[in-house]
Amino acid sequence: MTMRQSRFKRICVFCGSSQGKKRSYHDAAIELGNELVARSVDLVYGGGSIGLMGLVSQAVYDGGRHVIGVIPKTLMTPEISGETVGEVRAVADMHQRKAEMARQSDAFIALPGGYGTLEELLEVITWAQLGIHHKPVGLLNVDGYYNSLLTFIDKAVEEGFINPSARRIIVLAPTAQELMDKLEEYEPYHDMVASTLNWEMGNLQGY
Ligand SMILES: CC(C)=CCNc1ncnc2c1ncn2[C@@H]1O[C@H](COP(=O)(O)O)[C@@H](O)[C@H]1O
Repeated sequence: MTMRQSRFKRICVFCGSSQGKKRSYHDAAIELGNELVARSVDLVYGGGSIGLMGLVSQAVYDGGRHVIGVIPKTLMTPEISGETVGEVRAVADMHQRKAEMARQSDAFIALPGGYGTLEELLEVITWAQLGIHHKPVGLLNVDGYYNSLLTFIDKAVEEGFINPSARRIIVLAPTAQELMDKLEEYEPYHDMVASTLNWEMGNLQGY
């Protein structure tokens, strides 16, 4: 494995608590984990061992990097989420979890997933748009899984609901290596309406 130096210390990965039906989703989760290891990047994720979440966290852990699983106390049972490898941070609820995952990370990546993944992805995009954070947001479009979401977002731009300059908040690539290369070069979105001074991540913890 080639070692590449990264500007990121820790990256938060959002992904399915299921594995999905295609082998390519499974492989992409492991590839992303290996890519983080190759760049000496630690992982922040939602905790547990189920679905793609389990695959990416195990790959990062096996590669010798630090893994932080941020998990609400109610989901913290082996029956629901399985075991978390690495460090477990227990939080009170889903809101605190998202704020804590965001606070701990230098960038975000979404792999294929369902409602939970979409919600987490759209929230960090919205926060970037508002200037709450300036951290890059990457979308790993494995086998075109997110094509219909991207078509919808283009429609929203066309219809005047998303500013064309905010469209570039999403950094898109089909493989982990290409995505990481693009994230390394990402320049933060500047067209923000509020200053980060007013939006400390810490203040969001209890909202
Ligand atoms: C009761 C139930 C379905 C439990 C599943 N167990 C879970 N354990 C840990 N994190 C989860 C779980 N379900 C959803 N999440 C959160 O939502 C995302 C995955 O949701 P989804 O599978 O895409 O929608 C993850 O990034 C994670 O942060």
